[in-house]
Amino acid sequence: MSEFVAFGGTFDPVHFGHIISARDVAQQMGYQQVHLVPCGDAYHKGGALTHSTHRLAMLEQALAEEPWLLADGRETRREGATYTIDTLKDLRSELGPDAHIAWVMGSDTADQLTSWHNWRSLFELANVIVVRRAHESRPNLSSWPCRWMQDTKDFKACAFGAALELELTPVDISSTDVRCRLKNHQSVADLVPPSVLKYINTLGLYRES
Ligand SMILES: Nc1ncnc2c1ncn2[C@@H]1O[C@H](COP(=O)(O)OP(=O)(O)OP(=O)(O)O)[C@@H](O)[C@H]1O
Ligand SMILES: O=C(O)c1ccc[n+]([C@@H]2O[C@H](COP(=O)([O-])O)[C@@H](O)[C@H]2O)c1
Repeated sequence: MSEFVAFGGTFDPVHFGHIISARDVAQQMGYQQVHLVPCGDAYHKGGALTHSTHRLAMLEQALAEEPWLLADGRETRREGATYTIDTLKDLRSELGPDAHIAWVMGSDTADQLTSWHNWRSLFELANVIVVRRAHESRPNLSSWPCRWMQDTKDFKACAFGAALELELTPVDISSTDVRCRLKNHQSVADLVPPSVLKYINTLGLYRES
């Protein structure tokens, strides 16, 4: 069965929390590859601060040496608001009805899923993996029209319609924190890979309000 695993985000900018979590998902689930997919127009955040060209370039630099992780620019090439459902429709027609497709999201994102465009239909196209950092409380996801699975092997046998929760070691970093530190001329060397820091410094990103 072919598989496609995507971790979507704004990645403004990508940080070690994203990278370590995506690595953890690949390892815990036994996936060959996890695609990190930056959204084009982050309509749900009133737009991203940084153009998708730069968010994708930073992701490419960050993942250059990561064997399991791939920067995937498919959403940055679409016009208009980025709706995940459109990405999943494209993926399903590309990969066929039997492929295992999984969309990965943090608990905070999962908590907002019912506000997404055409959210119920996501489960007719894909599975969802909710990654919960050990200290986070469990969001109430009882309205999701899916089958909750415990077993990794059973989950990976589903083309769509299933959900699974994974507990990860917390890495307490957010892009908001990274941006805030940069604006205040504080170090972010422990929060983002050196290649991302170099990109930020070269372009002077996030320095202005
Ligand atoms: N430290 C982290 N550990 C694990 N998952 C994370 C972490 N930070 C964000 N995520 C998850 O990564 C995905 C993309 O998040 P996003 O790009 O919005 O990053 P963010 O750090 O939350 O950004 P911001 O602070 O701007 O909201 C979301 O599903 C989110 O839950
Ligand atoms: O499809 C939607 O309506 C939708 C609404 C909000 C968020 N998303 C997606 O959720 C992912 C995480 O978003 P964020 O805000 O944590 O960067 C990212 O891939 C977004 O495109 C998608």
